[in-house]
Amino acid sequence: MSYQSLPALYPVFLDVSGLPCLVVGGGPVASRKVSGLVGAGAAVRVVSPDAAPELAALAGAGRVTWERRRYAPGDARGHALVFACTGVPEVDAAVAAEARGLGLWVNVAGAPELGNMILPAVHRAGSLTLAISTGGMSPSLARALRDRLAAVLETAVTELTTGMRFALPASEGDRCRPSDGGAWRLPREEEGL
Ligand SMILES: C[C@@]1(CC(=O)O)c2cc3[nH]c(cc4nc(cc5[nH]c(cc(n2)[C@H]1CCC(=O)O)[C@@](C)(CC(=O)O)[C@@H]5CCC(=O)O)C(CC(=O)O)=C4CCC(=O)O)c(CCC(=O)O)c3CC(=O)O
Ligand SMILES: NC(=O)C1=CN([C@@H]2O[C@H](COP(=O)(O)OP(=O)(O)OC[C@H]3O[C@@H](n4cnc5c(N)ncnc54)[C@H](O)[C@@H]3O)[C@@H](O)[C@H]2O)C=CC1
Repeated sequence: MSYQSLPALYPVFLDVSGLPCLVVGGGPVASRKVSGLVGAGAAVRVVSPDAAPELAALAGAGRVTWERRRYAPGDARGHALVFACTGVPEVDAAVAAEARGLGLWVNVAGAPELGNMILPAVHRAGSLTLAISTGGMSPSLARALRDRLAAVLETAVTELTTGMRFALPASEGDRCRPSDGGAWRLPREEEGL
């Protein structure tokens, strides 16, 4: 594991709509990154000799550009975000070096210390987004926590968006705000995470 080399990371939510993004590799991991990017409206270009079924389907539907070949130096130029997902150490390292040399943000799925961004486990519920990172220490823990918290949030958000049956006037600090600007807090049951 390479987590020991990751410094403290700064969390941020990006607007990637229309943003040129490069994904090198076409396996299941690349496919997951591509799905997330496409879901957020990014302009995704994939460079890989082959593609996982879900990724091939996105390419077939014209939702991503797929160049069916190996990575070549120069590919990163013109992109804002770069994802190295080949699992081939020398290829991922070359992609990362090129991207970092160009001052770009780069994620290296199999060797995060080579890049300068990592992805959290994500859950969306309307305009609420839950994103959890363990700083690279345990991706499967991030995923498990996401799943656990997502179940709690589904209940809370449903209550908040359907009449706020359980929402109480704020008394111990604001936890959320309804559209009229008033302050609400969740009941204690919902806080028992
Ligand atoms: C550093 C990071 C870099 C990055 O990819 O950004 C990274 C790296 C690595 N992941 C590895 C393994 C697995 N990762 C997953 C799943 C996910 N991994 C994700 C993120 C991250 N993974 C970033 C840190 C996140 C954090 O800060 O916690 C999630 C949350 C989001 C996403 O991928 O989009 C996504 C949940 C998707 C979802 O369900 O939504 C599973 C499957 C599972 O558990 O379902 C396994 C196999 C089980 C296991 O080993 O745990 C390995 C070892 C590889 C090997 O051994 O070959 C490395 C390399 C290393 O650690 O060196
Ligand atoms: N971040 C995460 O969530 C996880 C990361 N990983 C790591 O992610 C990496 C990729 O995992 P998988 O998708 O399962 O691997 P995979 O082996 O299924 O896919 C690799 C892809 O890269 C392509 N590829 C190989 N050489 C290439 C080159 N020179 N140029 C362009 N494309 C090339 C292959 O054709 C294939 O499409 C591995 O390092 C793995 O350890 C693994 C599990 C989860």
